[in-house]
Amino acid sequence: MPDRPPAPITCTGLAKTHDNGVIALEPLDVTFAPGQTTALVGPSGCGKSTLLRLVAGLDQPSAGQVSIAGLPPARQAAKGAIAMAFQDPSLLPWLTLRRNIALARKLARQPADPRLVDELIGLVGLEGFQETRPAALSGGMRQRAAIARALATRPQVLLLDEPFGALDELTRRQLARDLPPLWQPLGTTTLLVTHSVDEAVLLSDRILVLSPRPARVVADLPVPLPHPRPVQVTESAAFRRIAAQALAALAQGVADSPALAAQ
Ligand SMILES: Nc1ncnc2c1ncn2[C@@H]1O[C@H](COP(=O)(O)OP(=O)(O)OP(=O)(O)O)[C@@H](O)[C@H]1O
Repeated sequence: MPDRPPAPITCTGLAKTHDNGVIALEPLDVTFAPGQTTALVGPSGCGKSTLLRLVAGLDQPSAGQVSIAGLPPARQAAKGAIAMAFQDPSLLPWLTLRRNIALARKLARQPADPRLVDELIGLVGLEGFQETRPAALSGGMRQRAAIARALATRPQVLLLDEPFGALDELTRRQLARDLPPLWQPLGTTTLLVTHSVDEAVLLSDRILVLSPRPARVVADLPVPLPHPRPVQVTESAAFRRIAAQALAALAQGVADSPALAAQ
């Protein structure tokens, strides 16, 4: 599968106050290295999705900027360089799996590539379901289809917002094991929002732990575990140590939060 040059993401003084006055993000300076997967972990409502939407170019910052390989997100998005997958896979119910995935390329104004589409379907383990409509797929299969769709434009940037949130624990773990090998060879710079510390350690090369709203980085933890990571790795001492560090940082962020301390 051909790929595009890896793209670093740089956030400079990035801040967001929503129209209703809610400050979701304090000025944030962070760089996401090309080809790395970074997990964003933080309390509910702290601003993780807001950050993802700014990186996707779906929202405009109140201050500062996002640069993806030197260009603003909107320019990269227009080239199909950015793909997103959410908790709700939102496949079009009237289209077959194959056509749902092919549609991503059409929407990004990229030439049709049936071979790539079939290759992706195989990679996410959905071979034989090409002509099936979403209603006849299980939740885990739909989620895998959504990831295949996200990869169909061969994105340089992959943004995953709680992509496994609605799935049972076993399926989550299987996907956490099976999916990184799909995007790693593409050199995709991946940001993953998750509420699960174990999922963050299993999937990522780096974990940013965020404080309660407005989000600021309370810990920046490398995850130096080799890939692929079988599910048993969650029992290893190295894995548990990183998970414990992330949990402690989460708790510290909450304890230090002025808004919560005032309550
Ligand atoms: N479009 C919007 N208009 C106004 N306020 C918003 C908007 N989007 C988000 N917010 C507010 O900004 C804050 C951060 O929301 P955001 O969705 O980024 O948090 P999150 O960390 O992703 O939360 P969760 O983990 O629960 O999904 C919240 O207080 C939310 O209510």
